[in-house]
Amino acid sequence: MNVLTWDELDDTQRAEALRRGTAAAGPEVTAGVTDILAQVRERGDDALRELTARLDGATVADLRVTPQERDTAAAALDADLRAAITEAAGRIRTFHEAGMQQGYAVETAPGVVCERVVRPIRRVGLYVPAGSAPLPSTALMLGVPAQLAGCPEVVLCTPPRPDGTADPAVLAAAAECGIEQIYLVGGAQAIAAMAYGTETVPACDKLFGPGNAWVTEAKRQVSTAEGGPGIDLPAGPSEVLVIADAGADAEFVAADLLSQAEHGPDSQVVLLTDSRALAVAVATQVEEQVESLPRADIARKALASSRLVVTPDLATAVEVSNDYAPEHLILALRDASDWVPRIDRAGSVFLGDHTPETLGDYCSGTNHVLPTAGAARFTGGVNVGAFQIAMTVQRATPQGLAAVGPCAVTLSEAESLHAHQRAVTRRLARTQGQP
Ligand SMILES: NC(=O)c1ccc[n+]([C@@H]2O[C@H](COP(=O)([O-])OP(=O)(O)OC[C@H]3O[C@@H](n4cnc5c(N)ncnc54)[C@H](O)[C@@H]3O)[C@@H](O)[C@H]2O)c1
Ligand SMILES: N[C@H](CO)Cc1c[nH]c[nH+]1
Ligand SMILES: [Zn+2]
Repeated sequence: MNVLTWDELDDTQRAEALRRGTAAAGPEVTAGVTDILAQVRERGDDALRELTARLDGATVADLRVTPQERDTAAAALDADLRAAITEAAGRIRTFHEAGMQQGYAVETAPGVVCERVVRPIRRVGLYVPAGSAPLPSTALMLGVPAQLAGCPEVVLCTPPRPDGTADPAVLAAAAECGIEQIYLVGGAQAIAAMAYGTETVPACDKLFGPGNAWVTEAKRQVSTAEGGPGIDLPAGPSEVLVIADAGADAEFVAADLLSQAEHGPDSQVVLLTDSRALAVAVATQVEEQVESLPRADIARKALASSRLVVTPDLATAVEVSNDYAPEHLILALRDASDWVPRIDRAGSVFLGDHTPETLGDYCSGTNHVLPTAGAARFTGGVNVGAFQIAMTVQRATPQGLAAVGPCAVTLSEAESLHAHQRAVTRRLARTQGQP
């Protein structure tokens, strides 16, 4: 990896240095996704089977995995892995439980009570990636909050393996979260199935989950169509940005960069540091460490669009990071906590030398379904609230109507909406003098 110097770059070069590898989400993907969505909408399960054969190389007779099949696969899983799934689920539950949306009631005027009440979304669709690596941890990151929110129906889609079965660890994670409706379908076709419904897969109200460019584009397209489902957030190819000072450990920083580079060729990893010596040491470490990785080929492709950048100081690094809005931000700084107040755009932040991003990916308790491609400018990651709907409820007594009605009369007059106005004045005329 080349080491760049921020102060030597002009604006165009700076933009280029931090440009995310967007080739995968180009017009070819957009058009391909539109075609897949249309096929599934028109031909349902038949299209799902054909697309699965073509894109996943798998023949799937029965799209659904029954709860019995799920439990048999989970029971056959290595005991340590099953225990780790349960352990991780426990901490994810503990953290997410604290963040559930709560209802409240406020008397906004004498006799006027406004409430916020929270309901679970009726039917949610979870996408668990399994293209280049099955991600049981994602089943936990989506299944645990869905369960905490009390969603009555939880649907999960995941791509089949070449032999037409689901990854057993994904099934064990689904079992851990009590998910009964599991379907063997991946990519844009899975998103289409959960958005429109097919003979087998039910249409869902909101779709959740990360995925490659095809999945992310499919979520975008179905959610922007009229009457389409809601979606959580754009959670595409993984990213990490590390801000490190001279005291950081180059071995650890390189390991963190590679941990996200190995996700896919379109992942992006960035180091910002005020120490040229550290940047050079990290470059050496990355070269050394990547050699022994089983997914070295993938990681190397991701490194091609990744950067090591020397900034004049750490304040500049923080500014650059805030503009970039990374999915993950690691502060490998001596006084990491002191910098947090200056961070305002990042999906998830990891502090100090002993908090590898891997912990957040699996088992510290926070969610790993996070905004990518700069979406951290306007949203955080998945949380229980995303599986809930908050609606408001209000009641006014005659006294309350008398208290706030005149305000509505004045405002509706200003908007020339007289039917609105009369809905108040007709009542006021009858209730004058009532308690
Ligand atoms: N942002 C987050 O929160 C987050 C979390 C976890 C994973 N991720 C990302 O999720 C992604 C997972 O990607 P993946 O590919 O491993 O699995 P995936 O399950 O997202 O995608 C696999 C599917 O893509 C479809 N596909 C592949 N090539 C295609 C083509 N040429 N045409 C049409 N469809 C095609 C296939 O149907 C296949 O089933 C990675 O990029 C990873 O970085 C992001
Ligand atoms: N880093 C990914 C989110 O970008 C999540 C993940 C799952 N498994 C390993 N990592
Ligand atoms: Zn990861």
